[in-house]
Amino acid sequence: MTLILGLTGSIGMGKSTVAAMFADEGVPVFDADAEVHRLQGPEGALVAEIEAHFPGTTSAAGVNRTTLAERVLGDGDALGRLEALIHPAVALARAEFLAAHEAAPFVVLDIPLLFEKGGWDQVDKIAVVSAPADVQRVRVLARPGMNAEKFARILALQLPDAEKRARADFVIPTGGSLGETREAVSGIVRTLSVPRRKPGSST
Ligand SMILES: CC(C)(COP(=O)(O)OP(=O)(O)OC[C@H]1O[C@@H](n2cnc3c(N)ncnc32)[C@H](O)[C@@H]1O)[C@@H](O)C(=O)NCCC(=O)NCCS
Ligand SMILES: Nc1ncnc2c1ncn2[C@@H]1O[C@H](COP(=O)(O)OP(=O)(O)OP(=O)(O)O)[C@@H](O)[C@H]1O
Repeated sequence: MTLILGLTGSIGMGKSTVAAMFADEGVPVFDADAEVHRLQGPEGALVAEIEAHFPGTTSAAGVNRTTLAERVLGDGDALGRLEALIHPAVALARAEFLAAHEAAPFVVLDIPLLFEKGGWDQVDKIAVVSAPADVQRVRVLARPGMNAEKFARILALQLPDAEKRARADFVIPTGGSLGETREAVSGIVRTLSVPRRKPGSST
């Protein structure tokens, strides 16, 4: 039986960096955000539908995420319509990933909105990446196209870091060195790599 580890955390906490560390250890990783980028990229499967709902947000290069973000991040109804287009397609890709890795002892699902949109009940264990709020802020504000207002809007859409930590099976610290974070990832890999017995089996 494959154990499913859900990896989540708030904006800029280091999910993508930590997901890459799990992949480096040979663990299959499903990256929900990468799937969204594929669906929204050049010739992406959802570009036409997004253009129909949000005219002027796409081009031959796919979705212009900066423009789309301006339309949806302050408008709950619009964001809900975008999520209704995207989340079912991501769920399908995730199911295909799980079917393709049935034989692995454990896999990682990198799901940014695990707590906010549901999904915690589809994983066996949860790892939350977490850094102090001031470190998170500096990291996020250094990103191109980011500003204090956009950051505040995104934070308001996400469960506070302290609540995520309280609900986690593992907290992966990302406020210190990359080496420390890698150590924490290796420890989780060692803990979870033990093959699980099927319920009721005696071997
Ligand atoms: C709103 C969009 C266009 C903004 O794109 P942009 O490149 O500017 O930002 P990016 O994707 O890196 O997101 C920045 C932060 O916002 C968070 N975020 C994105 N969408 C949402 C959402 N629906 N609710 C809460 N937080 C969100 C991300 O987890 C991340 O922490 C894009 O995130 C999007 O299409 N979102 C809808 C799909 C979705 O829910 N994706 C996240 C889970 S897979
Ligand atoms: N110990 C650490 N662990 C993880 N990331 C770190 C650490 N130290 C510094 N960083 C840096 O912090 C940044 C974290 O960004 P990353 O894209 O991984 O976050 P994210 O949680 O995936 O963001 P988002 O939710 O916005 O997609 C990277 O630039 C990374 O190099």
